Amino acid sequence: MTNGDTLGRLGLGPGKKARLHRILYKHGIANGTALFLPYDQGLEHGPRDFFANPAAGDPRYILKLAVEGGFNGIAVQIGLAEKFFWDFAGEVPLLLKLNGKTDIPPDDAALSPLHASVAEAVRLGADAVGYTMYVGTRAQEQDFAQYRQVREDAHRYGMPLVVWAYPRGDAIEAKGGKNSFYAVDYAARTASELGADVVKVNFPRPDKRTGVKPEYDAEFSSQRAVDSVVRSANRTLVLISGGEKAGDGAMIEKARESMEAGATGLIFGRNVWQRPHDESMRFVTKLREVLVKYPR
Ligand SMILES: O=C(CO)COP(=O)(O)O
Repeated sequence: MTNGDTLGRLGLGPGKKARLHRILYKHGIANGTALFLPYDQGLEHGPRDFFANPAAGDPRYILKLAVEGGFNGIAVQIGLAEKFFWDFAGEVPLLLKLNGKTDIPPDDAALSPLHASVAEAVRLGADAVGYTMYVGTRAQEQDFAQYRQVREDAHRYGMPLVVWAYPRGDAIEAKGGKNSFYAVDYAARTASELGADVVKVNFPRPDKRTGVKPEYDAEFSSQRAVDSVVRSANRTLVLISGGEKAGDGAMIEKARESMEAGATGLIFGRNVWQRPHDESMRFVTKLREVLVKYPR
């Protein structure tokens, strides 16, 4: 499978195109879709996320899982990338998260500070960098300024930029909440407007309170919601995240609706590794069976 026109129409420089090509067409199912394994929850939520499967607290266990499961990439922070990626370099693409924070302080002025640079990502052999942007908080202006430097560096180094676009804060809560259609749709559009190559969003709830086109109001399904989000992102590729552990049936349906709507892929963490190893692998096989039906 080649990249056909898919990457050609995204307006990428050669470095970004080569790296995205490696992620999308040389790993995983290699059909232009992507299944990423995120592993920054130890910072973002703390060790409680490993209680369900203590083995998952060990970065080597997760990296092995990423290789065995044929993931298109693993997303980690600098500390784990420095100490653990070496043994797996070349076997699974590295998506280096450049910023991150704990969930201890309240969300309203959330800002995720930088801990790593695009230059470090190059040194580590990363194929992409990740930036968490909080859309709608009181610190948004500072966030955008910090992001701008990352975007410029990513452009200079030819490094694909994946934005975790997270609506947060009291103003978002007043308009339906962080997973409402309004919030997710606006966050996807924001990442696209600000030059992200890929945007990662939560699966939108078909919330009718704000931002929904009047003609959709009668029956606004989750399928329609995710479809609109993909269109709001236009030439920025969309990844849908997993969220808290849920039933396999619901997760597979979420995956199917996302891919049917035109998402490029999935970034599922807790639903993959908060369970014993064999169950994880079975679940990953089911996700791959969805992705294989949607070549990009
Ligand atoms: O991208 C993610 C975290 O960085 C998504 O992780 P979860 O699937 O565990 O919600």
